[in-house]
Amino acid sequence: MPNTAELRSWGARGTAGVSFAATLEFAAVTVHLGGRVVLDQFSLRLEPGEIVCLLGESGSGKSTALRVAAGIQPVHAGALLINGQTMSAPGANVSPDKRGIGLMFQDFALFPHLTVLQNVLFGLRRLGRTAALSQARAALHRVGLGAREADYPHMLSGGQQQRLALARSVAPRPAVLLLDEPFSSLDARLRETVREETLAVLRETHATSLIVTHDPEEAMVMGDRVALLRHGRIAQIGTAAEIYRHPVDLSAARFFSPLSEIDSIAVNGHAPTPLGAVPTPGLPDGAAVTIAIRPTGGADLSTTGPGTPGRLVAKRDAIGVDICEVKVDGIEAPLVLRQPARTDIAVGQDVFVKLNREHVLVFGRD
Ligand SMILES: Nc1ncnc2c1ncn2[C@@H]1O[C@H](COP(=O)(O)OP(=O)(O)OP(=O)(O)O)[C@@H](O)[C@H]1O
Repeated sequence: MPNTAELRSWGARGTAGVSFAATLEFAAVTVHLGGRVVLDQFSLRLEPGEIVCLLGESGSGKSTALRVAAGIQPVHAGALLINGQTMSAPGANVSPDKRGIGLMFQDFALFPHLTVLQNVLFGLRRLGRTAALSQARAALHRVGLGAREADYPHMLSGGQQQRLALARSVAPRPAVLLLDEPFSSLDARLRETVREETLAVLRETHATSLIVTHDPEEAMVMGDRVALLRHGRIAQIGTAAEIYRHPVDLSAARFFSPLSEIDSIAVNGHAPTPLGAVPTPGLPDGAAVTIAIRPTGGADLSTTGPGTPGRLVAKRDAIGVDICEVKVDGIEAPLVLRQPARTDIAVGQDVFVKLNREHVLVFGRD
């Protein structure tokens, strides 16, 4: 929970229409677009103050879900509720400005002809001038733009524009904040810093936040929970660690990292592979299985063994770690393994691969 001083510095919640942190619930929401089912009985409930990241392939329905929550996409079945109140249902739609939500889009949607301060004041029109000014300035100060209030958006860097967009969306203290790919227009280095700052602001304001992203790392860093969307439905939901360690199927596993995959058949509770037998709990004898090895943690390399012999066929330096490709007899594609950087292993050299069985993923195949 944010402390009282933090809450005070953010001003009163509710200038966007709601007076406390809210639940946000999609209840079996279905949306058709262009003759296709884009959301298919989509259900998801966010608790007050929770940050959930919606992750999924392009076209899986992430932005549509956000648009439903925002009230700019009607639903064809099911309902969208905020704090238990129906906001969207077939034939019924509470308008976006009456929902107590804040929005932040990837292009930041700043008003180019308004100053930094006027951009933030825009969302505070319902407050008196004095209260609005103090709330806008507090938000700008919080994101480090206190000295830039008279500038125009084009005078700000990309990171500063993102911070301004954040200040504008949180200044009215919305109960629910909807963020659509909020960092995608920033370069990789800046993205990491801005992401941390944004997360801190979301925590302080205690807004219930739904963040759309297609970047698994971003989802894992930001979300209290991550929901993996596929064909308009949730394929899996859980903490980042749960989804990473126990993906529901091979395609969920592939989403979070590249994998080295080995096909096998379960026999007596184990699947034989060139790297040794892997336990196949719960899978019947004769079941076709895929053993998936993540680059990080799935296997270790050494020059002396123990392990299965292989040959290092490629090595790339990735700042502090090596990305090694190892050819092992009986496995078609080279294994891709991230290892601590070391100089004693060179391309062309014989090595040994030792599986970390507890980190290896096992999936049945149809
Ligand atoms: N107005 C529309 N008319 C017809 N089809 C649409 C419309 N808007 C979206 N779609 C389709 O709905 C599907 C889901 O779109 P949506 O934008 O929600 O996906 P997304 O997961 O956010 O994808 P991305 O990561 O590419 O933004 C896509 O196949 C898209 O082509």
